Amino acid sequence: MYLDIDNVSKSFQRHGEQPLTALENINLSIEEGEFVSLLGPSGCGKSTLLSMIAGLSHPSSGTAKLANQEITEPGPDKSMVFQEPALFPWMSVKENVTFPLRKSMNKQDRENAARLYLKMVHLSQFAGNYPHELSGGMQQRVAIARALAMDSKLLLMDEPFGALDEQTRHVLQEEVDKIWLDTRKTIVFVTHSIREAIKLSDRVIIMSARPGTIISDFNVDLNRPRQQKDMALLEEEVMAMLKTEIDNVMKEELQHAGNH
Ligand SMILES: Nc1ncnc2c1ncn2[C@@H]1O[C@H](COP(=O)(O)OP(=O)(O)OP(=O)(O)O)[C@@H](O)[C@H]1O
Repeated sequence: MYLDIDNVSKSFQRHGEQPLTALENINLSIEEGEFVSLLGPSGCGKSTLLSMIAGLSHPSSGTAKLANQEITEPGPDKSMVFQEPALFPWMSVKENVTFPLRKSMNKQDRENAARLYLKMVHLSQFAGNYPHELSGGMQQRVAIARALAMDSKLLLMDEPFGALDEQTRHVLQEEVDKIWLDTRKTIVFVTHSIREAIKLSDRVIIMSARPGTIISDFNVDLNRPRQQKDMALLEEEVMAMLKTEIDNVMKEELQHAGNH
């Protein structure tokens, strides 16, 4: 397997309180070229798991391997898109895209990469603009182009459209769908949205409320681009599965509030 998460658990130490177990015994294998979503209630550990795959944090036990190598740090073999685009405000759109490539590519190749990927996200005409001159959706497209330009096989996306309005979200989902069909990168995509997970991914991994475990791993066998009418039944099934988990989170939060 390309990505192998083997019996991974993660606990965080907390001042004056019991350690918090965010993830427990996670086993997950992902093949090269798959588009996989991590879906689950707030706080179930989706971002924690993604940041371990990115090499930004480490398991408390178990191992995470990419192409048979243990993941120990971030690197050019994996690129990441966060909820916020995190662009450099003093750099133009093109400079933001070429900046991470400055050590690995010569100027001409960087320019070519920026041209190619800005075209892919439909921002060719804004290459010379600055982030504050773009809408939130356009800024997030720049962040996607920057991640794609690194040309890593693995693309990690942590709720990349979470801060966008419904319409923009819809447009960017369609772009990501096309980009994946064009590039066949391996994508691990964190989302709260059942619809987004079903629309975009080959496989949806459903996680339980804290401590996060995997409660379901299923394939989405629908033709792309996916139509709402075909997705409706699956959405209902997933909603039913998640309802118990969301109820558990609510109960725990109410109990916690009652104890304080
Ligand atoms: N660095 C940290 N230190 C302490 N606790 C942390 C840290 N990072 C995450 N946690 C805790 O681990 C749990 C899982 O957090 P995580 O952000 O992975 O959840 P999530 O499923 O991505 O949530 P959301 O969907 O709301 O973003 C939470 O209870 C969170 O408070």
